[in-house]
Amino acid sequence: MKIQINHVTKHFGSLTVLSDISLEVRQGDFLTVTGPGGCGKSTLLDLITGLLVPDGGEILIDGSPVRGPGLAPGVVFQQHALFPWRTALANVEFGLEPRDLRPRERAELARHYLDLVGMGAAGERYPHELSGGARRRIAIARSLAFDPGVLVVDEPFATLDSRTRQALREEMASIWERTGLTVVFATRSLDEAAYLGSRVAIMTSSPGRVVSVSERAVSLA
Ligand SMILES: Nc1ncnc2c1ncn2[C@@H]1O[C@H](COP(=O)(O)OP(=O)(O)OP(=O)(O)O)[C@@H](O)[C@H]1O
Repeated sequence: MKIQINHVTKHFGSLTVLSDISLEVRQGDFLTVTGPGGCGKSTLLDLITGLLVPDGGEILIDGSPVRGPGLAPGVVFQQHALFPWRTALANVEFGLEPRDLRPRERAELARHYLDLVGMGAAGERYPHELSGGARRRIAIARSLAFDPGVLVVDEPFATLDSRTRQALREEMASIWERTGLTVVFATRSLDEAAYLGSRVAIMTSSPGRVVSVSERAVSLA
């Protein structure tokens, strides 16, 4: 799935939050968007997912304009909170519910996604029995189960301790390498953006603009 952001502008009242943003996300990109707090990263992500509507310009997904408000088809917004009353496996199965699968197929596929994030042994556990890092992995597995054309992730690791954060960064990089998923990932941390991104978009604030987009020269492998 490919996204074209063409001259997008967004205002909140008299505040211009995003000014003339143009950016492309190509199939298989891991695009990280970084910049200081308040520069408009979350707003940009909300425009891509269709949760907000731009005041100027347009966003095309595979050539079709995003017509918010409402999640654009194929776009999955990474949600971190698990359903506390469901086991890890049943949380991942939630992502498979839109598909017409038999219960057994659904459970098998959910196990596959749990394996993919290294949580194959935790299927019968409930969220309160798991660490913060384990819960994040299961939430990622649930997003992958939706089979996203683009996975949109907003500042996912900010509240975690540094060891867990590094482990999840490595996990995220490895999932991307193994699946070829298209990802748009916002983070305030330039280090995180540079570590994860196959392309890194750097923003400045007041108003939010993209000042540079760079490609990573060397692959993670
Ligand atoms: N619904 C809203 N109404 C009014 N102003 C808003 C709204 N949402 C965001 N803003 C303002 O828009 C600007 C950009 O916010 P946004 O959350 O997109 O930035 P950000 O780069 O994601 O910040 P952070 O890194 O702190 O999450 C900020 O000044 C914020 O206060």
